[in-house]
Amino acid sequence: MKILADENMPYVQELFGDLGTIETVNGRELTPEQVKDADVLLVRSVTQVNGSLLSLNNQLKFVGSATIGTDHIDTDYLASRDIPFSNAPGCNATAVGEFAFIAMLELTHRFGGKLKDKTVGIVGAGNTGSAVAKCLQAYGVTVLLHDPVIQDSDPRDFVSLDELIARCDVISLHVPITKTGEHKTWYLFDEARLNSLKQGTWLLNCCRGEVIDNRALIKVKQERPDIKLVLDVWEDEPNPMHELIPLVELATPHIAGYSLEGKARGTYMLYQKLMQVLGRDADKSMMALLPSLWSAQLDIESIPNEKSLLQLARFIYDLRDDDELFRKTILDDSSKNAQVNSSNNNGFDFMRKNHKHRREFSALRLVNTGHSDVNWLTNLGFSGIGQ
Ligand SMILES: NC(=O)C1=CN([C@@H]2O[C@H](COP(=O)(O)OP(=O)(O)OC[C@H]3O[C@@H](n4cnc5c(N)ncnc54)[C@H](O)[C@@H]3O)[C@@H](O)[C@H]2O)C=CC1
Ligand SMILES: O=C(O)C(=O)[C@H](O)COP(=O)(O)O
Repeated sequence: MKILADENMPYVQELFGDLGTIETVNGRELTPEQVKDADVLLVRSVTQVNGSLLSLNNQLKFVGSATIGTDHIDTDYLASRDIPFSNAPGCNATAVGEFAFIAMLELTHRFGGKLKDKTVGIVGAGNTGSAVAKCLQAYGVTVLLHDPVIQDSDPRDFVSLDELIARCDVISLHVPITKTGEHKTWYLFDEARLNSLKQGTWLLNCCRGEVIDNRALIKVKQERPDIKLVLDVWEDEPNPMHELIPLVELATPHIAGYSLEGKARGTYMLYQKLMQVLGRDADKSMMALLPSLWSAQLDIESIPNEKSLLQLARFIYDLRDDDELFRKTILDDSSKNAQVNSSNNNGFDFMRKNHKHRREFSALRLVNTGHSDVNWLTNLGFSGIGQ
């Protein structure tokens, strides 16, 4: 069996190695010729899987995408050819939740005030939106949800988008990209909606770049510096508008979901699905794939203030490093950068390819050595305390 896998999908050899021959490819540049004799195709969000890509292949038995989003997959086409498909719903939701939470702590530290005193609005209350809400609620932050698609069948309370915008200090976007339908999300935040943000709003986008009209965002942000931005996703990736980057407080190259756990979960979910399709047992363990943390345990006495919480979060993942590297990689027009670009054509993808350092809160075991209540850190995602 020939398994064709994106070169940026970790743990493919460990999980699929004994099923056949593995060939790794640059997913953004994949051609019909390369796919021609594949039995299994494993992709990430950068590969458009459609009739054109599969036009020369008559033997494909499975297509898997180690992602939450499926906007790059022509699922109708796969169904028309009876090719089983699976994505990895929720695989990196915890990573996105923790990313957005840490970004909010970073902004509070930079601009003053307390995150705990803010009201945060989540647009899209599925896996990633709920993961952000879980972190915020563990810390005691007020959260409002907007999700017209599930509001009638979900027991949680929901508000309209207008109410969310009017009441929230922080807005975090977690919708799939959809171009049609009553609840389409393409340019959900257009110029008019961006202008309706209340004074001093923080807007985070960790879902798909096109949920915000990026050209309009440049215009609005130039007129309204009170708005603060966290952008992990951009229109026209891997080529974000350069004028937008300096206007953004925290800027990263679509890596909100890039924890080692999230990536491992994505590949592992595809392994489970393929084994099911093949009628075989999935007997490998996902946890065995992950390296240990350089410090597996931390003694903690108290979290006296928000700065301490940020320091604890930074111990796991320092978002400022990715922001700094992103600006350098994308904006520096130096010869150093030309070298980076030539090795992978694009600095955005180069940074994504080499993003291998981040863990989730759960990788760190905390031990409560004091008398204050720090048990809520377990609800935030850390291991150990209260167990
Ligand atoms: N930056 C990154 O690294 C990552 C980005 N993503 C993106 O985030 C998206 C969301 O992921 P999940 O939360 O796991 O998906 P999900 O499917 O679990 O949740 C999405 C939610 O959005 C809601 N929704 C749809 N249209 C809406 C609208 N117009 N207004 C408000 N809510 C609406 C749906 O009802 C659903 O509850 C993915 O489709 C993907 O594009 C996902 C993972 C990582
Ligand atoms: O899961 C999704 O949806 C995402 O956006 C992924 O985190 C994107 O990662 P890649 O598949 O592009 O590596």
